[in-house]
Amino acid sequence: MSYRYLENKELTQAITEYTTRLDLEEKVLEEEELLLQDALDRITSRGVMAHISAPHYYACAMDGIAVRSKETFGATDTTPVHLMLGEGYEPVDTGDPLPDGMDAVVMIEDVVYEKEGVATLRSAAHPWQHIRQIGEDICQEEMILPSNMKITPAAIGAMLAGGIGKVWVYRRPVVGLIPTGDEIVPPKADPQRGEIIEFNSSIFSSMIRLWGGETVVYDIIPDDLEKIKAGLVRAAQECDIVILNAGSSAGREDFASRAIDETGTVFTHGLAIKPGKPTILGKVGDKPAVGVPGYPVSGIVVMEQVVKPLVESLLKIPLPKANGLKAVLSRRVMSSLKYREFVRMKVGKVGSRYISTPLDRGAGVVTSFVKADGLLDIPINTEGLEAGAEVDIQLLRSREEIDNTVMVNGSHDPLIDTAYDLLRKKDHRLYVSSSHVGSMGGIMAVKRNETHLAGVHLLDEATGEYNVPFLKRYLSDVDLVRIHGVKRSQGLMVAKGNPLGIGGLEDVVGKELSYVNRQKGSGTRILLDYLLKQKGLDGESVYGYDREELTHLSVAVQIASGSADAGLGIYSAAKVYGLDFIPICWETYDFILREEYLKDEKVLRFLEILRSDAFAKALEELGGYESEGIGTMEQIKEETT
Ligand SMILES: Nc1nc2c(c(=O)[nH]1)N[C@H]1C(S)=C(S)[C@@H](COP(=O)(O)OP(=O)(O)OC[C@H]3O[C@@H](n4cnc5c(N)ncnc54)[C@H](O)[C@@H]3O)O[C@H]1N2
Ligand code: MOO
Repeated sequence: MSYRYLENKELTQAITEYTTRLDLEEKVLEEEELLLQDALDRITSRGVMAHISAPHYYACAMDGIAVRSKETFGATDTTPVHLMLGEGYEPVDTGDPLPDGMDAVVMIEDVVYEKEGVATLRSAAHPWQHIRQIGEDICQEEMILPSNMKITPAAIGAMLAGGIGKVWVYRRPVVGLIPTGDEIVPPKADPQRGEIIEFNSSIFSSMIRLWGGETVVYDIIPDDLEKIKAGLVRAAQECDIVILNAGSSAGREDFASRAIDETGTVFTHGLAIKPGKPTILGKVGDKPAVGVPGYPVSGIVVMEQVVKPLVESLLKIPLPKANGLKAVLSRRVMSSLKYREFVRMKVGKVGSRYISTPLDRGAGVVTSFVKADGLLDIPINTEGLEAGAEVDIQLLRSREEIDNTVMVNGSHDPLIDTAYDLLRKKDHRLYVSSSHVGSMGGIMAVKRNETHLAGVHLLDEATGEYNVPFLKRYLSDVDLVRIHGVKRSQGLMVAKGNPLGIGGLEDVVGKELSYVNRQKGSGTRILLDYLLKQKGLDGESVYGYDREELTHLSVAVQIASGSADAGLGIYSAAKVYGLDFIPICWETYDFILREEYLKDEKVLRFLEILRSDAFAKALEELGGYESEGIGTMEQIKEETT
């Protein structure tokens, strides 16, 4: 198939046109009658009227005695009234029917029994005091819920109180999900090269269920036009909305648009949003058929922006919108003029400010949605937003969770994840958000007050000392505390069994051997440059010097998969992938923080974890660490001369 240019239709306009064309607002799903206990979160299709009043009898509202109010008139401290059991009063408890002839209840606290069977009152009772009137809650035939309302827990109770056991609701909208692609296989633990595990339908069907819909997930269809068309026709007969997943763009086997076109109508192919550009809006029969891009991140955005409004129209209720939060951008976020962009963001509260940082923008990086705290919606015709700008973030987590998050920026080490796991076990209110921005990135984040803690391991070439010279150089204007961390073993990670017989750094230079490096500003990169220089070597002569990865684990995975032969990193990362490790040196990995955060409870909890026996044990299991003295604090002050 030849390349076809896609449209670039503005999102809101596209949705409005689409729902109008489909006449979805007019479409009403069939009703079903459910027992109330099965009706939570369902949508009423008829108004619900009470069958009986609630309460349906005069009910005592307090524990005490029921009396005739007029017999208590004139009662005071000096002229108490005495009432006889059975004649003048009846003992009652809350919820009891009001005994015949009585018209008030006196609370037990206000009754004195001077003799058994004689109740003395020192103040008068008002007529109808402490009595729940018939219909106080709801009167017979009064409306408990109108049509098109979500059934809440309280509404279930109110309906039961109103004598109702069953309720008429709309059936749930059914969304059919059709995964497609020759490379797509059902979930399994050992996919072969070229096989991609099918997980989009699980994401999408979970989203639909959260919105109140049902789903039918069809078998994966290969890239075969006729089979996709047959799948579409079947799903359009069986479901209210059809999602055709993947094959939406311009590839040789991207049949989604053609399949919808040949079984129905394509209204729009291509939206001015990123991710999600190649979305297809069409119909098959009289059912909406949406071509959702195959990349999971694009898929989630399209489900949220395009499919959710369709489900809403069928549900007949608006679904909750994300809460907004004003935050300051920690770095510049570029955007394309042509598209409205949805960027996954991390958000944390440092001091009194909310700080937000963009996450990986790759459309295939589904974990970015796992890590994301919110979304930044950048309008079309915007080049980007500058660092320091105040922006509105649509939250994906609660503000409370964000307020309870310890921010750890800086150099990556798996020990941060380990500490996080232990912290979650110890205190379920607290979270950790770690950004791998390298040691220098961490120092700068502390300087700009954009993180609580930073992990650093920076070797000062002049003195051979770790961290402190850098802290004095860059953070002399900050009241800074160094938390002693670990010594960790740095060395060359190489394939299991070291098939190339690599002996040390000399061997990665000038040989037919492929190296994988860390990003600029990372301590490991600085260490490599230092070690090369010591040996009179330079990066130019290392094949792969410019190939950068952000973490030790991602360096290790490149070596384990055979696309690189060697990379500098820590022992624990090599161990995870069963790689051989040629130790080169021990380095110091510390945490730093502004002194003010030693008053912050959540930061203190994190530091407690670092000092715990459980953490020491976990480090031993990871391997390659020495943790003596971990967690001890030292104030870093600029020496005055
Ligand atoms: N030459 C061009 N190439 C691409 C363009 C373009 O305009 N010109 N657009 C890119 C954009 S933007 C997107 S988004 C994707 C859309 O991809 P498709 O909808 O055509 O989907 P595929 O190419 O079949 O798959 C993309 C990707 O997603 C994986 N995938 C697919 N289905 C599933 C599933 N059910 N579960 C998990 N992962 C899935 C698939 O294996 C691919 O890796 O196209 C760009 N290309
Ligand atoms: O539109 Mo694609 O979804 O940008 O990655």
